[in-house]
Amino acid sequence: MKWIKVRVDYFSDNLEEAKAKLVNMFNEIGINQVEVIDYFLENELDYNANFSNKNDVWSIIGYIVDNRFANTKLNIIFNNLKEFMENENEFMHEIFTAKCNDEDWQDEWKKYFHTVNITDNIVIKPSWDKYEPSDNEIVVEIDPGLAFGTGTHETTSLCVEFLEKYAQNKKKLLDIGCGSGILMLIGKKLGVEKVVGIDIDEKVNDVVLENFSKNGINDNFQVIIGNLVDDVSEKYDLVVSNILVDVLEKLLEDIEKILEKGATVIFSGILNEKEEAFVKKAKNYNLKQIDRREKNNWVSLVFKYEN
Ligand SMILES: C[S@@+](CC[C@H](N)C(=O)[O-])C[C@H]1O[C@@H](n2cnc3c(N)ncnc32)[C@H](O)[C@@H]1O
Repeated sequence: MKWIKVRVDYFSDNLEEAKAKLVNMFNEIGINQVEVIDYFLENELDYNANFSNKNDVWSIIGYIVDNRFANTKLNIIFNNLKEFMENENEFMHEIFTAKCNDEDWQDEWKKYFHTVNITDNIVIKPSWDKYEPSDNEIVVEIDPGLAFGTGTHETTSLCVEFLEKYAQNKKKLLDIGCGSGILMLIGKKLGVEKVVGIDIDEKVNDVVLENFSKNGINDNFQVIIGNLVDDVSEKYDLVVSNILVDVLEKLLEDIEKILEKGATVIFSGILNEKEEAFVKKAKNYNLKQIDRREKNNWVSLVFKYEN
């Protein structure tokens, strides 16, 4: 497959906020996996930007499939960047594009994804890294392929923290928007009996199967390709969903049909300015907020189903 590599180098007075906006911008055109580099790769591509202090420049890289939709997606990126420039005086950027193929994409990705300790006890490891775990550590081996979910994104790591806190004694986990299957795997390794993942993206099926096989788990899991909970008939005592807030709000409208009484529901992917409206809407569906964490403007919320 052919790809267009899009690299945005940026500088802003508020780098964290700018990073969240740019990640969101890529996510909204379906690019779920981006690399954020907090140093400047001067030699990677021709570069002649006018930033005063190159050390402050960050880069964000995403890959667009080079098909007939590519130009539309690029135009959305250009327009968004123009808007950020107009609305925020201090936001400066340069954008670079380059054509590449599958192998380049996969090799590039390997440069940025290494073993990470998401919590004191949970470690995520790509297959190409070596790691000796200590006694209590749970190691999850993940190769994301083209699906989202390496654990390094704030929205995922917040889910991991909450799974560690709330998965004890749970029987069935549903991960809505499962991507690489990372949260399903962690749920399983934390002792949940059965885990089910749903994703609208068909390529997720193979990625999840491969990741479960790499971790030596062969039963009590299932992947459903579909939209939100449209194709789910069972009820769950633990649900996690890390998707953009507009999609989560749609999910709320149907969520009660898949919740057991007293179920724990973890939502992630909520930018903090959207949190209040989301919590208000969740109340209409008998969800009572019991926990909250935030990293770099991304909020994760935990609810108890009270009906
Ligand atoms: C941010 S990723 C989360 C992946 C993984 N669960 C994690 O936390 O790292 C969101 C995932 O939701 C999927 N998704 C987006 N809209 C969806 C929908 N309407 N129904 C099901 N899955 C959806 C995307 O394809 C993507 O894999």
